[in-house]
Amino acid sequence: MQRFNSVDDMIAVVKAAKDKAAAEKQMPPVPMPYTPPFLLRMQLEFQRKELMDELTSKSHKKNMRLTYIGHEGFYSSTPLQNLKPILLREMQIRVRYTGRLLLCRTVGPASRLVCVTLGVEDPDGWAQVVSIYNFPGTHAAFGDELDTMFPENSIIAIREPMSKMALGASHSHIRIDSPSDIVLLKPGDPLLSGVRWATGVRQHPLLNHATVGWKEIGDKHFRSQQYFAAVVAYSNALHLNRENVTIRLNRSLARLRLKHYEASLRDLQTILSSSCLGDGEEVKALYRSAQAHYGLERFAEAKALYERCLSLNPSLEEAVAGVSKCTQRLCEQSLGDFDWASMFDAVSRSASLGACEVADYVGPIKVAPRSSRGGGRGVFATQDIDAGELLMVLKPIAAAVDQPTAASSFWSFNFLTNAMETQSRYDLIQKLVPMLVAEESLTRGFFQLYSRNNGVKSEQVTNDHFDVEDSYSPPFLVDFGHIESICSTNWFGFRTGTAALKRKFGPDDDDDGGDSPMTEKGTGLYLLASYFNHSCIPNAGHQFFSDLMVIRATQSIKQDEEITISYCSHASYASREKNLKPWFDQCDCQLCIDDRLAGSNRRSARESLSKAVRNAATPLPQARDALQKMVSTYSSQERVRPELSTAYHAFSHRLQQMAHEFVSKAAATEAIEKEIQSLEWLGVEVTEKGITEVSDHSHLPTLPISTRRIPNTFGEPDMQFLMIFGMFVLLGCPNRAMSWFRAAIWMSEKTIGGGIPMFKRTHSDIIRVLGPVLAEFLSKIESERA
Ligand SMILES: C[S@@+](CC[C@H](N)C(=O)[O-])C[C@H]1O[C@@H](n2cnc3c(N)ncnc32)[C@H](O)[C@@H]1O
Repeated sequence: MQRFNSVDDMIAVVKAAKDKAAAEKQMPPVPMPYTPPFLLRMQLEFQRKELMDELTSKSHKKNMRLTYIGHEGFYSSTPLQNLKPILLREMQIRVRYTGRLLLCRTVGPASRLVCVTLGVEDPDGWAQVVSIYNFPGTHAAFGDELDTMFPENSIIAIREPMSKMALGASHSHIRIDSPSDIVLLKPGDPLLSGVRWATGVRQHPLLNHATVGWKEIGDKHFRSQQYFAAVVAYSNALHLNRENVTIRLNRSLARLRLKHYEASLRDLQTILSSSCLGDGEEVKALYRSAQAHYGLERFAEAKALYERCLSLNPSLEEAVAGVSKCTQRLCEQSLGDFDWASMFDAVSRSASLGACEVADYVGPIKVAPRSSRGGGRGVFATQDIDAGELLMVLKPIAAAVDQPTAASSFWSFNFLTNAMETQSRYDLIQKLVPMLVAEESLTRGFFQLYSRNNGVKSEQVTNDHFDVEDSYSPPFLVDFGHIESICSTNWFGFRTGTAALKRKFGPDDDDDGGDSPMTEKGTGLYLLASYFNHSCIPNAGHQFFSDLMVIRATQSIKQDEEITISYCSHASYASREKNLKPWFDQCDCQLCIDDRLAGSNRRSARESLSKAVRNAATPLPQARDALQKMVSTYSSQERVRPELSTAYHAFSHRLQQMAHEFVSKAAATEAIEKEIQSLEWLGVEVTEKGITEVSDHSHLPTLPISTRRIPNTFGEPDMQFLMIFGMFVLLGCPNRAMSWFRAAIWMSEKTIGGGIPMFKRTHSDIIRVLGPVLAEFLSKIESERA
């Protein structure tokens, strides 16, 4: 990782790095120089101190940091038993030693900024730096966590090593990108038989402490919430004494905290199968098993286990609470019965991930093959679906949030998407690694996802040195580039806090979460949601309660019809094409087909006319003229015209301001007409376009629009409904105003759910701005419903 003062600096460095990598590839191999282990140890001790000082310093200078996603990495796919040993002095810099295995022992302390840096010596006493990227549990580890994970004199084997010049440094290093390319060897491993170390015999660090010593180290990490290091220490203790129930119980708890539920259950099943459990140990193991099943969304099993705990200890209050939580989750899971307003409140109270404690829900949908579109799968309706119906509620398998501080910001250049990504994207990938090592079913689900760069590679090569008791050995050989590629194709962005759910007047500032200092941008990876293909005019829409993803139908959908969502909601073809690049080169939805048919001349004319209309400096008559010209850039068949809709809305907005400022009925009337047209270009079927007041509102249809479609992809129709409402209030037409107000409430119920209590929460800013006028209409509807 390097540090910078500006984004321009970073872009220059990315370019230089690309050039350097290309140049390095052309350079000839050179012999590896001899480095004595003691010299390397001194350098590493100094480096660790420097890094620790930096990580803990309160320097006021803003640091910008840059790292990379998806640059050319390597992983070995050869089974360990087929690899022949090699020594450092036999190696040349810039040569990949395929079919070979480097056995070495660590010298000096480990340190980490982006990767873990280790010093190693080989049996002949030659030393070399090793940079380990993407290793489970190391992403946020430093100091004594690293000492637990890579204690001095650890013996490691590196599959098919290659030494190269370190970027921005003058020394060579062996860079490891895949967690399965490094194997931490236990005492007695057959690979160590007959090995003699030129620098002398030293005790294997796993034997430096007895079982009790490792347990104490594990407990210390646990207390400091360093759960991964705790698991490593407990695993070492268990290696020395597999029968120790207390330590296995401790490890199961640390694994629960890491959300490694399957790994935790493995421990708990071992404990529960033991015939000699001490006082309270059975209840503890049952209680934790219930928690693990709960985490795995197996609520019926969890409930039965909580009940078993109660049969052994009726006063266990946590188990009583567990039973009631399971009952609630089962309702959510099977019926899609969620308390949306409470979920909104939970998200507004806490910025943390997982603020909504609810079950996942899968509605009437299934994943099925499709003849095209990436991996060729898509999501389909299993029955006829109404607009607004809930299709899915899903928690991420991993999520992260950006954490810019006053002192530093972090960026990651993604070679796969050719874009500068934020910290949460990089962190998400790093957080996934330990999950993929620990959780088998999650791993299986993850590797079935499509990646734009590599397609679907669901068959993984088994790791022949895998040990289920071990904390970092993955069960398969890991192509880390593939992990990065799956993530880059499937991740979703979200915002913590309630900003994304709340409606407010005026344009949404994309760089700022808006209403709460707790708002952060985040990234999540969701299994089922990754199968939805994109359409610019989709029939479903997604939103987030922080990292909880919710998908609803936005149109009536027929059984077996494909269900699509929108990956980006830009109005113009050019910006949609640009923003959809990470997924595909050409979108095959009807809107894009129509836009392509229109041709580039019409599209660019449309874009510049739209700019003119939206520019507040364009005089009204010219803006009106530009609107008319825009219409003529379309042929007759396009029903949805997002750019035209945006332009009509912008024009109407100016008229609304005039209407307020000059109390102009003419402006208000035209504003309503233009806003209605804007809605129609979004695909809204407006069934009641009348402008004059009706004395008897029973003659008005309940809603002025058809309920077959909720076109919430572009713009914010509910806000447009409220704007029309406002104009009718100004014109003194309360019955018409009421009908548009009902449309706004209907829209909120169909897109977010939760009835009027939720409408009040999501529209609190508007209710405040419009004050008593809106409150009067709202209370009328409330009393009707009471
Ligand atoms: C998140 S995946 C969607 C599921 C994927 N089809 C599968 O089988 O797993 C995204 C990929 O699907 C394909 N895709 C989705 N929507 C598409 C569209 N509108 N036009 C073309 N390809 C699309 C692209 O290959 C894209 O990279």
